[in-house]
This record gives sequence, C-alpha cells and structure tokens, in this order.
Amino acid sequence: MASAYKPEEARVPPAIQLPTPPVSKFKIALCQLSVTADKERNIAHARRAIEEAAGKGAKLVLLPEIWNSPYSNDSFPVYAEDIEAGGDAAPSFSMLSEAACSLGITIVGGSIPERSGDRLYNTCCVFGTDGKLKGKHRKIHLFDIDIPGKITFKESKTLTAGQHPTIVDTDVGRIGIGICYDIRFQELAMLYAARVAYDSNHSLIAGRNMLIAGAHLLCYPGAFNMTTGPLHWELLQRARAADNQLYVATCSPARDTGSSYIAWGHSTLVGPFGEVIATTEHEEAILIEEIDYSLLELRRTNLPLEKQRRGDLYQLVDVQRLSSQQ
Ligand SMILES: NC(=O)CCC(=O)C(=O)O
Repeated sequence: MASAYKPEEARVPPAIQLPTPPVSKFKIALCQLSVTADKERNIAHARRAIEEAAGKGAKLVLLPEIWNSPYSNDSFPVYAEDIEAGGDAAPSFSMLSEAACSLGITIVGGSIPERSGDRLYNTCCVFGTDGKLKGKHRKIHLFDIDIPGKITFKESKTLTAGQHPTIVDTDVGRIGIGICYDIRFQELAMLYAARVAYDSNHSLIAGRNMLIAGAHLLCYPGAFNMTTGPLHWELLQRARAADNQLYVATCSPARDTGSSYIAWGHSTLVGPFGEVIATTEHEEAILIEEIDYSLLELRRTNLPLEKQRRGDLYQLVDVQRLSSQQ
C-alpha cells in the first residue's frame, strides 16, 4: 500500500521562505590575530586589523575566540570586561563599537571574557554599522574535555554557560552565532537554519536575545587545539554548512607555540554545498572572501532537503520556546 506520507503536510508549523538578505554579495574578513598577554596591545592590534579589512572592502569582519586575553582559566577573570557597564569597564567592547560605527561595517566581535555580577562568560558581541550592539552570545557549550596525554581543559572551572541561542539580523544577512565548542552541537546550527516562523512578524521573542527563521550565515569564533583541530575543525564546519545549506565562517587566533593553549588556526569560510571557499594556515592572516547569497537558493534547489525532510518521523524542537508557552 502506498504511504500516506505528505512531506509538505508533515511540518508543524509550516516552513517559511528563506528571508531575502539585505545584500546578495559582499566581502567577509576573517582576522586570524596573534594574541599576547598585553591587553592594550591586543585591542590596538585588532583595531588595526579591522581597519585594514574594511579598507580592502570587507563589510563584515569576524574576529577570533578570546582575542583580548590569553586562552586560560587563569587569565579569564583578569581580562574580563563588564559589557553592560561599557566605557572604561569594557575597552575591547568599546573599541569594537567605535570601529563598526566609524568604518560603517558589521562586526562579529570574536569573543572576550565577560564579567556579569559574580559570573564570567565567554561572550561574542555583534555590532551593526551604527556601532550599536545587535546581539550578544554567551558560549552555550563550555569546553570541558579530557584526552589524557593530549589535552585537558575545563572552561567550567571559571566560566558559566550561556542560556540562549543567538541569531542576529544585520546589514549583511541573518547570522547565527556560536563560539568554538558550540560548533560540535548540530542541533544549534539546525535551530539557526530552521525556517520556522514562531512569531507572525518574526519579532524578537520577549526577553530573549533570539530570533528564529532561516540564518544565511553561521559565524563561529573558535580556538580549536592541536589534537582535535586537525581531525575535526574543518570537518565540523563543512558538516554544519552542508547539512544546513548555508555559509559557515570561523575565525581562530593565530598559533602561539609558547602559550599554554596552542590554537590550531585555520580560519575558514565554507559555502552552502559544504565546499571550502577559503582557508588559511596557522600564522596571522586577514582572509577576505566574497559571500554570494544567491548560492543558498541554488543549492537548496539542487538538493531540496527542506522539502524532503521527514517531519512525520522526526522534528527539531526548541525546548525554550515550548517552555515559554507553558
Ligand atoms: N575553545 C574551545 O571551545 C575549543 C574547542 C575544541 O578545541 C574542540 O575540540 O571542540
């Protein structure tokens, strides 16, 4: 007997169109920066890199995970900034806001240690072309791993995990944000990619730094390590891009073999077919590449995964959304 399955009826609620991005083509810059123990130098160095990227035509600049501080549990409390207080309490944050405004670009500001009350977070701030904060993502999945003889790290010794996925509407499209270890959790990327309208006007869900309905691009500032980096870094980026048929951009600090945590480097841009568009080695670099959003529809027409998804057998559930409805 023929199956009664009708994919277009199985989705609840129905998928909406991918939102039309405000630009079709633009240049993104991945600034793979060297990071030192000198915070002032790190800030000035990042400012120069952003300016150079903008001078070369980048409309979106992505910075690395923890670019203003060494990546260590000893350093996080020392270098942390009070983003909500701003001003002198948050010099890295203030620099990014000023740079975005004066250069007229969007900045996905990598991440910095953030202090909020008695808690510390690993936080990415997104700035619009007016320099205003458009979104703030606190790393949701803390990097706690133990591979004996290779790498052991426990971010949870000092950091608290964020509680919300973050998707931001910018002048260069709808961007889902994750920080490093967040890339391992495919559900987060799927949630960002899901073309499901929860609110009739797609407006912000009350009290949450979150908007759902079809990201064009996922940005992951990240500092993978010398053990998992060679095996997983590119694999995960390509998987997130191919599964969700969108762009994925990552940005790492440059490698410093003298530091306690040695970053893998290899900042990369991946297209919606899972193809590596551009990548770099482990030294300092500013990678500038074009993003062409017309490829999103093309690849989704080539491979109509959204129509073929078996919503009658499995569905992605946003548990926060469900619990806010109860
Ligand atoms: N900073 C991080 O989250 C590192 C993640 C990482 O190296 C991994 O293997 O995952």
